[in-house]
Amino acid sequence: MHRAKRLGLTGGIGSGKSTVARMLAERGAAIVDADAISRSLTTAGGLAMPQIEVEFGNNAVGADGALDRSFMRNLIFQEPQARLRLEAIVHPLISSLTERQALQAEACGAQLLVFDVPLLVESGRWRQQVDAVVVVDCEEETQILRTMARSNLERPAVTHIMAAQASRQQRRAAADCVIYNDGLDLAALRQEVLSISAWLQL
Ligand SMILES: CC(C)(COP(=O)(O)OP(=O)(O)OC[C@H]1O[C@@H](n2cnc3c(N)ncnc32)[C@H](O)[C@@H]1O)[C@@H](O)C(=O)NCCC(=O)NCCS
Ligand SMILES: Nc1ncnc2c1ncn2[C@@H]1O[C@H](COP(=O)(O)OP(=O)(O)OP(=O)(O)O)[C@@H](O)[C@H]1O
Repeated sequence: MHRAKRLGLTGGIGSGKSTVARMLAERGAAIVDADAISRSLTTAGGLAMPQIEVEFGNNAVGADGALDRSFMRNLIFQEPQARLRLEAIVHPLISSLTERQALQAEACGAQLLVFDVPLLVESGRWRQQVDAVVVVDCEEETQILRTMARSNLERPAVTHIMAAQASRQQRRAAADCVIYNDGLDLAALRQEVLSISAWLQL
């Protein structure tokens, strides 16, 4: 079987990485979305739910059987160690499911696989699994405003999440290519994505 080119795509919360991923998909890339996989693991009946209930008790599980996300967000806010305990359950499952999706896309003939991974730089093991890393970068204030506009999070909750993520500098240091997604509209962003599509031979 042929091996597709593997691209890691990352960026801080609100940077615009999922928007860039969608634009790469329009050019024919297959997207493996780690956030979507993470969410599927924590829906009712999700693969991570039995372990989460054992680790955090049934307060972590909503009436519908899915992870109670605001309970977990608040717990992590109060007890930073809880984030590590949650990650220890969820991240190994994300690893195996992303690899499974990648192999399926390859079997279907994908030439370029894009791994959309919020924590690519933070969890060091990703770097060896991809051929190149694209970082979507923008000013921190833009990250905050975008995230507040599209979720019900207040500024302190957004800055708290940002503090748990790599810095812009750490992310850029890991990048083969940086897309600076600030002060440009979606049409201009699409032009940027077109220019990296050429670099990627898409
Ligand atoms: C804590 C949880 C329940 C909060 O859920 P919520 O619906 O509020 O946020 P959501 O999942 O949409 O994440 C929003 C953004 O927060 C950031 N984020 C999420 N988890 C983390 C984390 N562990 N560390 C740092 N940033 C994170 C990412 O930028 C992500 O895109 C949820 O984020 C979670 O289950 N996190 C653990 C799994 C994980 O590490 N996911 C991110 C990488 S795939
Ligand atoms: N250049 C832009 N112009 C206008 N809106 C933008 C631009 N880039 C991103 N956005 C908007 O900002 C919001 C955040 O973008 P997106 O969901 O792609 O970010 P993300 O990095 O994937 O975030 P998260 O880590 O939270 O999942 C979305 O509502 C998106 O439409």
